[in-house]
Amino acid sequence: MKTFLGDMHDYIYESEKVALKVFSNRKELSSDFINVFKTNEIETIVLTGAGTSNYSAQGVRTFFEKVLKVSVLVPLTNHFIDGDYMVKGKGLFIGISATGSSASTINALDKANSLGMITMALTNELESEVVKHCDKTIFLDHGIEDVSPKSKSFICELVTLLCCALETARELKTITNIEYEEYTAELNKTILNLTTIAIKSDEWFKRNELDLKQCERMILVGYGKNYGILQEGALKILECGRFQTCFYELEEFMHGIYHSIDENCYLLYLGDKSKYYQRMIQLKNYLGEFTSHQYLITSQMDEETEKNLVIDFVESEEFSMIEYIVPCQILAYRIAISKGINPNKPSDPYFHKKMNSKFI
Ligand SMILES: O=P(O)(O)OC[C@H]1O[C@](O)(CO)[C@@H](O)[C@@H]1O
Repeated sequence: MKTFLGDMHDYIYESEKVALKVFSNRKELSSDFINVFKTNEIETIVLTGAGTSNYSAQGVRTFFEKVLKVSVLVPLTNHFIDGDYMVKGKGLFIGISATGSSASTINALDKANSLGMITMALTNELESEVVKHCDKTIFLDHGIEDVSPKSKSFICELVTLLCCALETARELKTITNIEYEEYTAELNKTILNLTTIAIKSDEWFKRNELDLKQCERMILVGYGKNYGILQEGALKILECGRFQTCFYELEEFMHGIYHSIDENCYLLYLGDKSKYYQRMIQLKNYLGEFTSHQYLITSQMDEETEKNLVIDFVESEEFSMIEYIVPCQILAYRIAISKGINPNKPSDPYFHKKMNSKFI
């Protein structure tokens, strides 16, 4: 039962500890997942959930395909329920729900059961509704997160799913032992950077607070594997700050969005290491003529300015999304506090009851 008595900022700072615990227990937590692959010829995995729990699925999709060598779909729950996706061959369906109570995730599990798929739920609540609708449950084990906007559970979902994929790939030998060692070392190093990133993000917000607290419209821009982070980052900022926030993949931004940029628009660029990075800088330089509120998050030291957040990210090709979400979470929390909003409590605690969107 949620009382919303926790504090999102504390939970962001707990992420490193919780993710490390998941990482150390990775063999145990992925045993059912591995078994499914050992006893079935899985050809397609469907990962889905609502909101944050959909974006974590989006965040791990490419890694799942890369190491497990199967097709991975991340539909919206209703699109899957409505039959808009074709599942080829034997399918594994994973419904992600931290609280275990999202109605559409549960309905999607029912649909997967009716299609004869193997079904699993990823949840932090082992007594929740979602576990009654699946064959097996994977425990998130992130502890209590008694606030409306999720932060540590998102990171925990990412790390849990990545560990399941890694351990299974090693067992099935779809990756070599050397690759396994390299991936686990990178993931460990990435997790160990999370608290430092949170501290630096807090400092960055502080030096830009006067400008950021006035924001009433923000667009996040990014590319490549950070797409799930763009979705989650925009949701978090909107959910906490309660102003208009959206996101665009860099190339999509070229097609119409720029017409709407003026001095009232704030831009937040996620500049992880990529072949697209320079193109993003080119766009940022261009948009500088229309707005002075541009912020870049990157590890490129030559971009160090008051407005930019330059951090020594590990920048692992596969796992950097775990690092880039943290500044978005801190920004979301801090901007809300600066505006006098309590981000921990929902604007209407009875919303899900009224809309039947959660079993509460
Ligand atoms: O993972 P769950 O518990 O299904 O929640 C899904 C979504 O619902 C919320 O808890 C509230 O709407 C979000 O924070 C989250 O994105």
